[in-house]
Amino acid sequence: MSGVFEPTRAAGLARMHAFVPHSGRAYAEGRNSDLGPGRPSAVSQLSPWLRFRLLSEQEVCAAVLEKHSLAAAEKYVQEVLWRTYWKGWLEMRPGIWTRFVEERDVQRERLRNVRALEQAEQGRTGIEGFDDWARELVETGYLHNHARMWFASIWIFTLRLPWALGADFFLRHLIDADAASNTLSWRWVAGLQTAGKTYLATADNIARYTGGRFAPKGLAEIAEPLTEAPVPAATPLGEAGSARGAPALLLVTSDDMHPDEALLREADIRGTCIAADRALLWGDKAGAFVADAARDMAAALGETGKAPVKRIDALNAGAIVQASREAGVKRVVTPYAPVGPVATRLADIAKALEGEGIELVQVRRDWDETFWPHARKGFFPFKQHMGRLLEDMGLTRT
Ligand SMILES: Cc1cc2nc3c(=O)[nH]c(=O)nc-3n(C[C@H](O)[C@H](O)[C@H](O)COP(=O)(O)OP(=O)(O)OC[C@H]3O[C@@H](n4cnc5c(N)ncnc54)[C@H](O)[C@@H]3O)c2cc1C
Repeated sequence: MSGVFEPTRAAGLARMHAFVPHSGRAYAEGRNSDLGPGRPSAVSQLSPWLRFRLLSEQEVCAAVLEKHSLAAAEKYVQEVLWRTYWKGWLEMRPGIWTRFVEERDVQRERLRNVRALEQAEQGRTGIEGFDDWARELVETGYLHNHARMWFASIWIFTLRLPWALGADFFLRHLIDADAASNTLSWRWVAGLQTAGKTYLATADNIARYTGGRFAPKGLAEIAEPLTEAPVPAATPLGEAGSARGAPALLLVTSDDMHPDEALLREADIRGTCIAADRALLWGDKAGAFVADAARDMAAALGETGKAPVKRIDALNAGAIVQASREAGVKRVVTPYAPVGPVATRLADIAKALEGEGIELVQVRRDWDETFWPHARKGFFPFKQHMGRLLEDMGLTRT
């Protein structure tokens, strides 16, 4: 797969279809290797489209399972489900996101103007591989999963920098920057997510899976888990709303840019408002991806001519009230926003809309309703449900 991320659903679909034939054995055997940017790779590089839901986990798994049995494509489906798992896990422990944001802010202040941090971010530590990945990330907005693991491990255990600042560096540069996948993966490397279990990057492993490109010297030889206050128990998932009901404005946010067919079928949509708010993303590359995707989507929806389509750059109550008035509705329906900046903003907007007599309804996808409740503990128990749930959804062949 090539490393260029064209921010349209059509480009995501084309990449998905091109990848499907390789999602079985080729993926399972080759997925850990990272031969470098622009070099052949066994991974799909679908993450930017999945992150903003220009493609859904369900349709990617369906396309893969249409071609392969679950046994043949288990590795790939399982990786897609890691994303679903992290989303569900954080949804039931929103305080872990807040904890990250607070920790990041404290550490930012503490390490202001610290050279070691600057050198790490600029790829000037002298550590082979690490410096290359830092620059690759900034230049391309993407890193292979194994490179993300090595990088995070070296950041935490060799350079001894705060994990929350590493997670922040990733958020500011990855196109696929995601509150759940990024925060929880960094926590996992640090030994916070699975208590006591860390990820230690070694020169041998790096040399093996980079085709001998890098064999860094002086890496930490032990990875003592970091510690923190106990993680709160999972809280039940909040109630999601229904698309059915009075005529509504459809609000599209960067967390789900291609609303589910079921939502579109069930809601009585009188107008669409697409919000591409850069302030709710962390980096320029993600911001540009979303802005272009919003333009593409507005053009596509405009062509169908079913209801007026409007694009806004700032997701705020004033803009939504105005768009609701223009559509002549007292109800706004939007795909559910998982824990992160969009969800926080929507919570504030909902309160302001209430004052105007406008209801804001967030609708969860079947996929999330099906899988998220099983993300209460570790990935292993979550995975045990995978075959049955995929079968219940009609995605596996019998
Ligand atoms: C420290 C660290 C930070 C990360 N930050 C992010 C992030 O901000 N956003 C993000 O989408 N992923 C993140 N990941 C997960 C993973 O690295 C990327 O999803 C993956 O590399 C994307 O490349 P791909 O599409 O080619 O993956 P493929 O291997 O082709 O996998 C297909 C899809 O499955 C999902 N996926 C695969 N592996 C994982 C995983 N380990 N965790 C969660 N989802 C996964 C992604 O949506 C991916 O597009 C992070 C991993 C680590 C170790």
